[in-house]
Amino acid sequence: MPDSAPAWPAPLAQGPVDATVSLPGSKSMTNRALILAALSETPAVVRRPLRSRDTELMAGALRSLGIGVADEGRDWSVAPSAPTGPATLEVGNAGTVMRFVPPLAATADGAVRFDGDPRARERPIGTLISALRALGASIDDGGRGALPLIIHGTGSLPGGTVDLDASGSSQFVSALLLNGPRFDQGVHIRHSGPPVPSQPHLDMTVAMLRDVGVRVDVSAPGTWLVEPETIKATEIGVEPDLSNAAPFLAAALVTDGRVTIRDWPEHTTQPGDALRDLFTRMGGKVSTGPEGLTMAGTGDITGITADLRDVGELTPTIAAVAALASTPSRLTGIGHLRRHETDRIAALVHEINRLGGDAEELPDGLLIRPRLLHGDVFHSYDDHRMATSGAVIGLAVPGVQVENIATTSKTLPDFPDMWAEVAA
Ligand SMILES: O=C(O)C1=C[C@@H](OP(=O)(O)O)[C@@H](O)[C@H](O)C1
Ligand SMILES: C=C(OP(=O)(O)O)C(=O)O
Repeated sequence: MPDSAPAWPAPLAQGPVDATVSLPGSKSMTNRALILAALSETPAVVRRPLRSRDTELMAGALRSLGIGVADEGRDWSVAPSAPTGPATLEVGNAGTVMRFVPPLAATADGAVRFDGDPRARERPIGTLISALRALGASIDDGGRGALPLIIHGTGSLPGGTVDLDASGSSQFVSALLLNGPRFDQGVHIRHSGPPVPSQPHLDMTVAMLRDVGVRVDVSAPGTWLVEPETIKATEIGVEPDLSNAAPFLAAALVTDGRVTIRDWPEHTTQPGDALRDLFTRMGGKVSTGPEGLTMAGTGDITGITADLRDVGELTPTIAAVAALASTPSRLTGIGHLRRHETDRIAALVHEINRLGGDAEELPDGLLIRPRLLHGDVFHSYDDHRMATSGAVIGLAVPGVQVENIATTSKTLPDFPDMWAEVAA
């Protein structure tokens, strides 16, 4: 959303930060949990969900299809029922909503219209539209292969085998898998093309399906098979959002301080778990204890050469730390980030250079060389992770102001207050 508020003066750390942080739930897990609860035969409670723009949009979309999503304290209780139209759904700029809900709408009785933010109309969805058509859906997209679109459901979807190229987004595969148990013949997805990004997110989809009793066969590379199944979920738990841990852990590195994230899961499919290794390679020191996972600075930030294809959503924070490092960084494997909330590669290069840095675009990533930064406005491009990256740099560089800090409400509405506490 355009933001006319004055730019947010990013707090400058007065010394090494020393903080312990409790993070709200994972966006990716919350929105998967809501879909699975909606498909369940039994009412289900989603425990410790994230409450943010993306997850409220998911809850709203389900309600518009006639599925009950109600507050139960801080949890969400879901009263499933067969999805019905006519309905008009608003996806905002949530990839999980614009990709995970259309396959559900394809099983609805009635017409369901989808639209979202201007940027949502530019984000890839054509692969999913074609896949759903191949599985039996009737979709009117005006020939654009993009939002807005109308799905004309008849109450069921044949399903079956579908060939696609999911190199543009792992969410195409997750969307079909999550809803596959509801298709008459389930779904058998065969990917061909460049590698699918975000493998941990695919693992998350498979693990959460298995947790509610769905059989998923991933034994052949590049294929996924889900049988038609009756889901009987009663409770689905959500872990803290480890991707949103990234800026807080980065705060320890860039101020030579220490930050502890409470309740870091021992085992997880979240891509944010890779931060332990990535930030260690950049000079951090990780330890775990009863309070959680702690990252400490060690006096030097080193650059990193890394293929981030699997953990693309961590890129903006890693780039922010890299811009403050003493040696160069090369981040690759992330061409698909050009179609995220914004073209993240172009945006990062532009904003780092605006602060006096030395960053350069590659076709599938970026190079960042050490250079002293100075304060200026850091634009967020309506991208929550650009905004938090500006805050990371601002912790170490005087005079950084982040434009549209409010865009962090996509996945972390309390970010400005939480950040001020860490910086204090
Ligand atoms: O399934 C998910 O929850 C997500 C998958 C990834 O999408 P892409 O594979 O499109 O990068 C990730 O970047 C996004 O933030 C969340
Ligand atoms: C790419 C992201 O989000 P989305 O779910 O909208 O794709 C992200 O959160 O970094």
